[in-house]
Amino acid sequence: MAKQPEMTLEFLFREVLDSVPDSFGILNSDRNVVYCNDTFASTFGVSKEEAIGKNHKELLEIAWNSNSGVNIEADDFSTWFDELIKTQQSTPISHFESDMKDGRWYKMTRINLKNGYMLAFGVDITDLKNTQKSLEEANQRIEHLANTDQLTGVNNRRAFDLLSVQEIERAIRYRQSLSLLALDIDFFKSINDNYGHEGGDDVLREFARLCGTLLRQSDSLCRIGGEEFAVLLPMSDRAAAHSIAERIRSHVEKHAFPLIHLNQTINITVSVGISYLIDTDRGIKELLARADSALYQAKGNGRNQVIEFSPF
Ligand SMILES: Nc1nc2c(ncn2[C@@H]2O[C@H](COP(=O)(O)OP(=O)(O)OP(=O)(O)O)[C@@H](O)[C@H]2O)c(=O)[nH]1
Repeated sequence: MAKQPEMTLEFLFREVLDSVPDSFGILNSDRNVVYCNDTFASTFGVSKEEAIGKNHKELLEIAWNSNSGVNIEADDFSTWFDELIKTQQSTPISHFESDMKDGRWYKMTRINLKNGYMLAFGVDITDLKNTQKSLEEANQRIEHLANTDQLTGVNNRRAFDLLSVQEIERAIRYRQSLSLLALDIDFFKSINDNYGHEGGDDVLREFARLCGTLLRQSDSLCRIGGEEFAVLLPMSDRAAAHSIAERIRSHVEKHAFPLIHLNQTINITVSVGISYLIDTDRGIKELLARADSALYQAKGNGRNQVIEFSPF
């Protein structure tokens, strides 16, 4: 009959530590591993037998070179390791999260014991981290949906309100110019009347897409009403705003807008009102009111034109 191992406390502790999914290691004052379980060893990409007796720096260097075990985000290993040692010597206990190349995550605790020994143990928090990541991604998707116009895919009114607060604050703080365009497709009601609501939707989608191709990354195109759009133009003065508005107006005029379900194209025009931030402005309301007033003037003057707000 096989001899049963003696149930000493040490034997039991080893059994327990070898069977838990968490990481457990003890290092001596020279930072050599005197005991560790398989999980601890795997965080350096080696077996328990290979890890015992090896120096902490050596193990980390194996992980760094072999692209396995703990993820070490550093350009230079030695500089990174020197910093690590400094922190470990100055704080008797520390907690940190550590991710592995294979996707595992550990919540690590390092404690300096008596006689220079060091205990390192890590609780597997991979599931928690994955759940956290999924929640963050879901939140980002919700945030994106809440700020996006479903028909055209551009920023909606809510996003416009949020972006305008940010842009106005930034323009005031850094003394930069900020312009606003209010765009309204001309005779849009007759597009709906002649080609159906579906045709009108096709035009709105194509209009947003076309405008997007004519703007810079830092400009924000927003659908703020049925057929009314606004463009926030950060760091754009009067001359820049005029040039962008005219670019949009002339491209729209020349563009053939496809009506998908009718298999035909139509031509449309757009009227544009321009305003820009002035010292007395307190928020987007004043800026938008002036751009709208200029837009109203453009409509009154015969449409298909760009007008800058003027109080006279
Ligand atoms: N297809 C479609 N039509 C919309 C949408 N939102 C608003 N509209 C229509 O847009 C039209 C806007 O018409 P009006 O405000 O009278 O203006 P207009 O015909 O464009 O004339 P002007 O602006 O004066 O050139 C209305 O008929 C709305 O029903 C939408 O999401 N899809």
